[in-house]
Amino acid sequence: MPSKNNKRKRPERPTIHPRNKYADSPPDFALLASLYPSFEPFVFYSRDGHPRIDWTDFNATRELTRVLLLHDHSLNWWIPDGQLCPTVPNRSNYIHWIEDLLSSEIIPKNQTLGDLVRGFDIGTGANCIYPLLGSSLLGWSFVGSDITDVALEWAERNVNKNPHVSQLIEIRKVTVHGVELPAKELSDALAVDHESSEVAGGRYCGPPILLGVVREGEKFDFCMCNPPFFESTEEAGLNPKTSCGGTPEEMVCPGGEQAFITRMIEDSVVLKESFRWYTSMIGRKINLKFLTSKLRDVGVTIVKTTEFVQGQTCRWGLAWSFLPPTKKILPPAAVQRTNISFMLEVWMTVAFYLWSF
Ligand SMILES: C[S@@+](CC[C@H](N)C(=O)[O-])C[C@H]1O[C@@H](n2cnc3c(N)ncnc32)[C@H](O)[C@@H]1O
Repeated sequence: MPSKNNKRKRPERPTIHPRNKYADSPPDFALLASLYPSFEPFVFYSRDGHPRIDWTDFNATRELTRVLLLHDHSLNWWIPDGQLCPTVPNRSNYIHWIEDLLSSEIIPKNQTLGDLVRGFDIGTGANCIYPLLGSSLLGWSFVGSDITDVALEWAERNVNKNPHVSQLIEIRKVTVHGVELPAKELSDALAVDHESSEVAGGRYCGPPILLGVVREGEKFDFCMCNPPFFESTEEAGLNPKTSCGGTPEEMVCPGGEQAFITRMIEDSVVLKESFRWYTSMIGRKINLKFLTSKLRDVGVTIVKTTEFVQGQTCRWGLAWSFLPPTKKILPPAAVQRTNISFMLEVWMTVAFYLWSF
C-alpha cells in the first residue's frame, strides 16, 4: 500500500520527440565552444561546473543556433539583428510530429506526388528554419512563403548558402490577386490592418495565407505554420533585448493567431484535398479549443493535436485533413465464411463431442 506521505507523482510531460537529434544528448556547449571560436565568448561556467549561455542575450542564442545548424545539420545560416531566432531542438519537434502524421496510415499518400514529400511553410521568416531542417533531416521539398522583404531576402540567402538542399526549397512571395505588392504598399496595408483589427471584429484581414498563394493544380503533403501569435505589440511584449528577437511583422497580426488560423481553416475548406494535412502551431490553449471546434463545424475528416513543451513555455500543434480515411482491407483469411464451411465446422464440432464421450 502506498504510504500517506507518498504524493502521487504527475506523469512527466514529454519535452522532446524521441526521434529528435537532441533527445538523448542535449547540445554540448563546451564541445561547441572548443570547435567554434565565435561561440566560445558566449559560454561561461556556473559554480557546479556546467557550461551555460545567457539565454537573454540575442547574440548568444543566434550564435548557438548558427553553430548547431552547422555542426549537426551541415547548414550555413544567419539572420540580421532582431529577426526571430529559432531554437533548433524545439523547431525539430514540429518537423518530427509532421513526420508522424505522414506515416500514419489514416490518410493515404497522394499517388500523384511520387515519393518526394512536399511541404508548404506559411511564413517561413528570415530564418527559413522549417524548410532547412525538413530538407536536411528528411529530404523533403518545400515552398516557403512570406510577406516581408527582409524575410524573403534572408530566407533566399539561407537557401542559397546550402547547395545540398537549395534545389529542394522555393521561397515564394505572397501576392494579392497574383500581383506582388511592393514592400511599401504591403507594410502600409499591414499597418492599416493592425489599426483596424478591432473594426474588423478580430477577423484576419491581412495578406492572403494559402488561397491565392497556392497555385492552381498544386498538391502538397502538408502545410505548417508558426503564425504571428499576437494581436498587438503590447501583447507580444516585444523587447529587442530578449533572447529570441522577433519584429512586429513576425509576431503580430490583426486578430492574432486565432484570426490567422481561422483564415487558414477557411482557405483549407476551399483547397480541401490539395493538402494531405493542414497543420499549425498554436500559442494559447484557449485558441486550441476554439479552433478545434471550428474544424468540427467545417466538416474535416480528422483532427489531431499535440503539445510541444519548450522549456517553461508550452505550444500546441493542430492538424486536420479532408481526405477520407483509408478503409481497412480485411485479409483473405477473414473473408466471410460461406454457409457450407460454417455447416462443416458445426458438424465437426458435434462429431468431436460424440467421439470424446
Ligand atoms: C512567428 S514568424 C515565424 C517565422 C519562422 N517560420 C519561425 O518559425 O521562426 C511568422 C512569419 O509569418 C510571416 N507572415 C505574416 N503574415 C503572413 C502571410 N499572410 N503569409 C505568409 N507569411 C506571413 C511573417 O512575416 C513572419 O515571418
